[in-house]
Amino acid sequence: MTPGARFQEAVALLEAIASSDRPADGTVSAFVRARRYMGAKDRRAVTTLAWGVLRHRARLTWHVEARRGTPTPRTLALASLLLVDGQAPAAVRALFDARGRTPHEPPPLSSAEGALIDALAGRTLADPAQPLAVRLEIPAWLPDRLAPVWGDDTEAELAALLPEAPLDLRVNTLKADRDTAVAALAAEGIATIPGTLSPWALRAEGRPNVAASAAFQQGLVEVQDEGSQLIALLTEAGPGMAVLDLCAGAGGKTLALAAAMENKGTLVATDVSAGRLERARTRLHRAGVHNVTRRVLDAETGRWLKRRKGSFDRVLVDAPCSGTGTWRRNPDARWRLTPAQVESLCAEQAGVLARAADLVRPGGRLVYATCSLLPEENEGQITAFLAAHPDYRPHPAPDGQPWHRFTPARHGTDGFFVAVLDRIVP
Ligand SMILES: C[S@@+](CC[C@H](N)C(=O)[O-])C[C@H]1O[C@@H](n2cnc3c(N)ncnc32)[C@H](O)[C@@H]1O
Repeated sequence: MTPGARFQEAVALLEAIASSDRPADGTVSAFVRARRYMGAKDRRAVTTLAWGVLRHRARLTWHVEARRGTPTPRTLALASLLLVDGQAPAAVRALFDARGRTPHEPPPLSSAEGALIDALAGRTLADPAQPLAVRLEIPAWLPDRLAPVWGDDTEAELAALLPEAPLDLRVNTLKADRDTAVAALAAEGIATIPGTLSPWALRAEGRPNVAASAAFQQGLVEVQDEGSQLIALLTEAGPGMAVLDLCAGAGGKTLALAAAMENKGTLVATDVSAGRLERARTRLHRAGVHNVTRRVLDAETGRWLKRRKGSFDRVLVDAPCSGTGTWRRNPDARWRLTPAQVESLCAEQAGVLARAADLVRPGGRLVYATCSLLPEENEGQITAFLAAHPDYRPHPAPDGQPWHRFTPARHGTDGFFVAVLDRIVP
């Protein structure tokens, strides 16, 4: 493909993302799958430009509007070439010279687009005139909600959500120890360093295609953020226990819990989404896990759970949440979240927590986790839960706080909140 044709495909991809309700990564995968004619280099160029626009959308929009332009996928992509990639105006104009050579070239530059290129020449993406929400690429309603938690650190915490997240792996201790996994990956050209917080964690250097490696396919490692591993560790599930992973999804934490249990005891993985639970099947098989029962949360499972009141040593609620802590990975998610969605998620979280409360045995433990930074989804939920459930006590974190908080700025992980609650013996 010519550079112009790649630009044109990136604009088409951005249009597809803008007109879809799906998260961008799903649209990107479908877009690429439907274009078998694109080679690996074309694919990389097209998706890199599109992700660059999504990751810098607020600042690019600000620049286009400041030059009296209209922000569209095409004008934002032009601005991204100049301000994110640092291309020279002449090189950007040259993308449009090839018109007529192939049917895939972009339409010619309009005079307004030409003027925009000239006006952006020599500028930088960051501009002191940009308001805080633009500079931090966040919806304007967010900073006020976070200030009570982060105080003076709010800006630094939000800024740490801007760069791309590193690629973390969890060593599957059912199949390998960390040194064995490091050596197996290195033999395939994948360099890793041990994580500093989770004893299972490895951080990959660069962005290797781990899923294509034999080490991954043989189940020695899984892709999982180090902070996510900490949630499983804080659950302190052990061999022989009865454990319930109530919002198991595609099984990320279920896999880690099963490894901590050394495949011994019973681990029940439930979720309202049959599709997500189905995706866990292959992962569990690859990891050599055989103490897990997957159950879709329908009426029958509801009745089944009612008969198991007070019977689980551990219940993990990895709650559905705003995902604000994972915005390094999902730059478009910032622009999809609304206060109304947060409100409805909070109601759902309270419902899941109330259901979980009855299932823990006295002396057992309920762990509530989110990948959210918003206090109403975190300490707000736990404060209300503890007020309504006097049989629960928070199990304090090492710093004496009643809960744990992990952030990209402080820990280099995604943003997580974890409350470990002990059910007291009456
Ligand atoms: C944060 S995700 C879980 C991620 C998963 N634990 C992992 O580690 O890969 C939250 C999950 O909660 C599920 N969910 C939403 N509402 C639920 C409910 N009322 N009860 C149980 N699960 C629910 C969603 O389908 C989603 O899979």
